[in-house]
Amino acid sequence: MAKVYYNGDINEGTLKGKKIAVIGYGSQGHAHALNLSESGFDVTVGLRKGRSWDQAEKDGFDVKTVKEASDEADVIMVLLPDEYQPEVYKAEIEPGLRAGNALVFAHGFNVHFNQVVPPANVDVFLVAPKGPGHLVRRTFEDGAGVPALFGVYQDVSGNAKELALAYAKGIGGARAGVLETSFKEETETDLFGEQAVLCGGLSSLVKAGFETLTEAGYQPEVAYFECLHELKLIVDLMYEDGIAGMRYSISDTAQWGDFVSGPRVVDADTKARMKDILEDIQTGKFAKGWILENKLNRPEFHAINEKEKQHPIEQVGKELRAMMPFVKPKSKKEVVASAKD
Ligand SMILES: NC(=O)C1=CN([C@@H]2O[C@H](COP(=O)(O)OP(=O)(O)OC[C@H]3O[C@@H](n4cnc5c(N)ncnc54)[C@H](OP(=O)(O)O)[C@@H]3O)[C@@H](O)[C@H]2O)C=CC1
Ligand SMILES: CC[C@](O)(C(C)=O)C(=O)O
Repeated sequence: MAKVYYNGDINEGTLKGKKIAVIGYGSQGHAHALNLSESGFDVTVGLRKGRSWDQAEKDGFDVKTVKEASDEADVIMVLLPDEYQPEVYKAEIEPGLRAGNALVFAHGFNVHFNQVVPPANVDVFLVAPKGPGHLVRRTFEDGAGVPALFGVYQDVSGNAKELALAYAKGIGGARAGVLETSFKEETETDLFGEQAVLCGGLSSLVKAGFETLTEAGYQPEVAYFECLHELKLIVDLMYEDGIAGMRYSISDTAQWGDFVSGPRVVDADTKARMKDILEDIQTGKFAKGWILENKLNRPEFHAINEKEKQHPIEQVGKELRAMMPFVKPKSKKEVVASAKD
């Protein structure tokens, strides 16, 4: 089994006392800055003027421009949206890099696909939480954490691995487990997971289930509860006790249906298409398309996004969730300063 690092395995000494600039204060940025700061690290936030800047100041941070914060820092964590990183890096981070600095990412995309080419005299590593930033913060506050990967791309100081582990511990990752990876592995598996399973695969599965029921004449409210709301309850059981643990809690009728019908939905053809998706990621075809889409100001992204928001599952979901005060979009309430809003 791969080595998994927990709090007791990690000495934060190498990172303590260093100046850390967290660049960006969105989903990941606010979580890293707050968790590191509460773990006793010296954090400055680097931003442009705007909503994130106001929020970070409200949260008590010393906020500077990206250039000022990174010029002064020893460790620079880049938590801007991937698509804006190359431009901001070139203009505001790269010119001030000093030998022995550490340049850090939470996703390997730009380094792996050569959109950011760091100089040879700095450490380069990634610390990638395996979960949304708002949960990195929420679990940390609850005394828990989200697992994280770390990977070293360049080790100039001889301390890159220790720094990465200390950073991962500082954001709470080592409460759940920290694993070593490479930029290639993190980038390719992360893109695959979000496209084929976690975001793309799942939202398509939920919509297809909802549409199948409503098109057959069933009430949209029933279809929503069945295909979306209950999904969280089932996934919670898997999260806590694996697929077998989930099957312990469901009825034997549901378990038999799982065995005989699940493979009719996700079959060998689905897996073949998953392999195609992985191949597009590995060859750089997906990255090329996404980079080009951004260069064109995202015409397809915006068109699809607008259409998706109009799906009937969103309307019925909004009405039903309004009646459940315990179901709140905490991520929107806690941190509003995000380019995604
Ligand atoms: N979202 C997640 O949970 C995960 C993200 N990651 C990685 O973390 C990184 C950050 O992603 P994420 O947290 O989703 O990003 P968000 O979109 O949530 O946040 C982006 C932040 O960057 C700021 N920003 C955007 N453009 C600029 C600019 N030109 N100059 C200065 N600040 C700017 C925004 O501020 P403003 O308010 O001014 O727009 C905002 O604070 C990415 O590499 C991503 O792949 C990794 C794991 C999970
Ligand atoms: C699943 C999406 C993710 O990869 C994540 C939260 O880990 C992302 O990049 O946002």
